[in-house]
Amino acid sequence: MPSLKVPATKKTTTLTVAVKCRPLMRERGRDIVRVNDNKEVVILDPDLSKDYLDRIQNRTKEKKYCFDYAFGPDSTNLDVYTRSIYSVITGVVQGLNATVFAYGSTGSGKTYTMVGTKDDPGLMILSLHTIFDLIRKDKNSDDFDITCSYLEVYNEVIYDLLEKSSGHLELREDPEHGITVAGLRSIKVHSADKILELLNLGNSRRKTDSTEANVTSSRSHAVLEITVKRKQKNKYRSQIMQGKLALVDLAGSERASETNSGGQKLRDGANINRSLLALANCINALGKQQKKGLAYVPYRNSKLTRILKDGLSGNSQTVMVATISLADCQYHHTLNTLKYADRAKEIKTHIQKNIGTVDTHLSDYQRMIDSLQIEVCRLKKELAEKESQLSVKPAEKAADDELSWLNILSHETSENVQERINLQKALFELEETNLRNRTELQHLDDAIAKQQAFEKDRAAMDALTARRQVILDNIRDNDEAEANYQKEIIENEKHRCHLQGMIEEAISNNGNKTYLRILSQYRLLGMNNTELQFEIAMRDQVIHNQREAQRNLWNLLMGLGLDEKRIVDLAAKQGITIEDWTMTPHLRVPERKQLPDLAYGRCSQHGHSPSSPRSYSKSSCIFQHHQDFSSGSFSSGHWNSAPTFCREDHHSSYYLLSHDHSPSAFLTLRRSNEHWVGSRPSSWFGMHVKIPQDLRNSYPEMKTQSSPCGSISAASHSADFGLCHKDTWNNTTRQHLSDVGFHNNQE
Ligand SMILES: Nc1ncnc2c1ncn2[C@@H]1O[C@H](COP(=O)(O)OP(=O)(O)OP(=O)(O)O)[C@@H](O)[C@H]1O
Repeated sequence: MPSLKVPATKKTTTLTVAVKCRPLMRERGRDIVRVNDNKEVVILDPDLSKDYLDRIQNRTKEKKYCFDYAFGPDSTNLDVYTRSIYSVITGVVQGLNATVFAYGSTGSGKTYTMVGTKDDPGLMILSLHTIFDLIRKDKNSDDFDITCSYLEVYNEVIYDLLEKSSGHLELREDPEHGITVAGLRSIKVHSADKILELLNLGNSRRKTDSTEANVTSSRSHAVLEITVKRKQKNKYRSQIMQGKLALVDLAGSERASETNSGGQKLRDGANINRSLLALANCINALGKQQKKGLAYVPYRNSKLTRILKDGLSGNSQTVMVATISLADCQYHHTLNTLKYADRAKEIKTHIQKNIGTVDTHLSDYQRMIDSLQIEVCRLKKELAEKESQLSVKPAEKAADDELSWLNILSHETSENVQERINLQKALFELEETNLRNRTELQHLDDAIAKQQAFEKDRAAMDALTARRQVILDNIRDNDEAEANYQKEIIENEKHRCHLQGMIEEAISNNGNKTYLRILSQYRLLGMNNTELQFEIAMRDQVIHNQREAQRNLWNLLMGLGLDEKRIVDLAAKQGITIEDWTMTPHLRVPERKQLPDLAYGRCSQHGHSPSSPRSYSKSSCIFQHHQDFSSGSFSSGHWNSAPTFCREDHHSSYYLLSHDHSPSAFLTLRRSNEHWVGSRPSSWFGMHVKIPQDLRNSYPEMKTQSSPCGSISAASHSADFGLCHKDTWNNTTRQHLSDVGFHNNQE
């Protein structure tokens, strides 16, 4: 069931106050109450001894009040109900809250008014009949849900009158639902008779006692609450309304002296009076509030006032039925009741229909429906697409499937190539580092050997040994990392072979479209590979030249034992600027104590005077690329026997993809006499490019197309596509390679 929320529109109303006079019964005395025009109540001075003078001087105790309704002793409960209550009860069925309570002194007829008798049913019974009559009328259009609870407050303790042996119940203050009684039973009812049955049952459990003033005096305050939930049937935007009716029969107020009670009765009376006094105070405060503005309302002074809080000032249309006796002996009680009733007329409440969050809920449902409709549309569209796909001609479908398969294959191939490039780059860096390490290790070994043989300097020996250990550790770590890279490259190559196999299978099985797509993809990858290989070649050549320069310089220095200035001059003649003068001990020239350790120097393009002081810094060795060191006169001696010993290993890794034993490899780069780059017979670098025969068979145009790239046979390199279509880059590269000392044999 959705929760109910109060709508925004409020209507402020005042308490309806009706005064009902009970006929004289067993009391002795005279009738001092007059009801005029069903509104005015006059209570005569009970003292008959007042003379004329007292009356003209207004010293009489006669009082006159005007109320919404006033009922004389001959009026029945039905009269009261019809005129003052009925309209309020109808509101309950329309989602309004209502409170009807009887207020008066003990024996004044409260219970008689609220419950009544068989012949004169009370307001509770009449209200229930009205509710069920109204429900019956609207049963076809609306669904109703009626529940009922009945409680009593006795000695400031709440009991459930619908439970055989109710425990003490507690009040809860809920921000949404207001004051509620925790654990109070709420019974679903389908007829007025059922509620009357429950009412009788509850009344039989109610605490009553015989007092001097009333034989069956109610010792507790009783609250019957009926909740009516109403929902419109079969309507798209149905409303849910909830009305609540509280029918309250208060305990009798009495004075201990009058009731002649003691013990438990006295304590009951004290509590009853306390709660009634609290109610009276609330009525007083609420009455004042309307006249003088805000005032503190002591609801919390008793359970009764807390329960009646809503009825007194909240969302409720409230009727107070003040019951009075006609008897002169009840003058003070009657006057007291009339005073409070008069004050209660000022109390304002704010009534609002409890229209359920039906709108909110409906809007939720609406949103759900909207989103479901969108989903339905989407699914319909998807279904239509699928259906149209099914109706596509088998040949077209096959072509589409093929294209999508090729896209996946193309993507995977591209990833494979990218991975391989990354691995090769990483491996290259690693090997370059290890190359330096190994060179230094060799220097160190030489220096240590020299120390052991000639100098025997203990400190220098220790320093050399420690450094050697560091280098060895580095080499070992790098070797491990290198092995891992190698493994990854092998895996990458396996995957590439697998992809290649798929491509070849596709070529043999499929038509022209597939063939062309594969071909273009294939060539694109070849182009990427060529770029990579050239980049590697350039870097390798730079390194090679650096090593050559170092070798030559060391030979020069070792052969001549020149001083610093002389070395600089000689180096300058070779186009070299020496900037880092860190020497290894075995190379120390006695008179200078320092020599350049060029093994660790860095080389770059030389662009200024070798003798310039500015170039004499301790950071780098600069050389000119155009200088062909290998042609110098210092190539003899032991440095020539110190080869770039890891050179072949070095190449083997980043040329791994070109290994000969891969039959499916389409790009092969390996040492060969057919190298087109590198002019020296002893060149370590060569690049032979060939295309596997099976692949060439698959690509007819490769056999026939002549390469515009001159000496590079189109049929010899699957990457010729790249070479041919990257002229600008290629020319620049070749120029650069030429600059660094390599020349195409055939150029
Ligand atoms: N209008 C009436 N016509 C006939 N008898 C009435 C009427 N009103 C009250 N009585 C009788 O007066 C007596 C006291 O009435 P009732 O018990 O209703 O008073 P009460 O205000 O509820 O008293 P208490 O506060 O002690 O419970 C009862 O016997 C009741 O039958």
